[in-house]
Amino acid sequence: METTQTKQPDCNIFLIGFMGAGKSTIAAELKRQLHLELIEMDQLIEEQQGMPITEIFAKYGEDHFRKLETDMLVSFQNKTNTVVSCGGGIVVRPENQAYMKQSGKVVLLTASPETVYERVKDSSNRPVLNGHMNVEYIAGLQEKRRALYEAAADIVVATDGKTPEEICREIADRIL
Ligand SMILES: Nc1ncnc2c1ncn2[C@@H]1O[C@H](COP(=O)(O)OP(=O)(O)O)[C@@H](O)[C@H]1O
Ligand SMILES: O=C(O)C1=C[C@@H](OP(=O)(O)O)[C@@H](O)[C@H](O)C1
Ligand SMILES: [Mg+2]
Repeated sequence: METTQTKQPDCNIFLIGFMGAGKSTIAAELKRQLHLELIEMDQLIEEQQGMPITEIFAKYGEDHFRKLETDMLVSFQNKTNTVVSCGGGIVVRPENQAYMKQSGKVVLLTASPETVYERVKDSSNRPVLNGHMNVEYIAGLQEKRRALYEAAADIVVATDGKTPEEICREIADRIL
């Protein structure tokens, strides 16, 4: 049966977390359940730059991509009732934390390295994992980023073994 939440957050929701944590999936579900505007940062950057993320990384490098992400976050400062699916590396630049917190609640989605691997192993549009598509590399990079993710988060939601509907309900229960 359709379960549609009627309450809306009075500010924005930023979904952060490692690749494959489910940010894009959960953002689309939150849009549906809470009637929010949806922004998929990776897709918007691809549209604005006219090329896929892999090509932005290959042509201009990761630092350039990180600058595009920060510029985009700054441009969101006047948004309301919007769910933003961030790229998995949004926490790499320290200033991004403040930009998210100024205009919304930051929700960290987590998943084990094994779950991440299962979810992203067939993906060809995640340049950070090109040539490193294995559980050990994923676990190592998660560990390197862990403190950054945790510092940025208002709430943390584990996603292993949960359906997108369950995860959305948990987010709504905890932030609305
Ligand atoms: N809770 C979940 N349970 C099962 N599969 C999921 C879940 N969340 C996401 N997925 C799947 O994992 C893959 C990666 O999800 P995605 O939303 O793109 O992650 P992210 O945006 O965090 O990188 C997709 O194929 C998606 O369908
Ligand atoms: O973790 C990262 O550094 C990245 C995650 C990707 O987003 P997803 O987390 O949606 O895959 C995308 O922004 C880019 O490939 C870099
Ligand atoms: Mg995504």
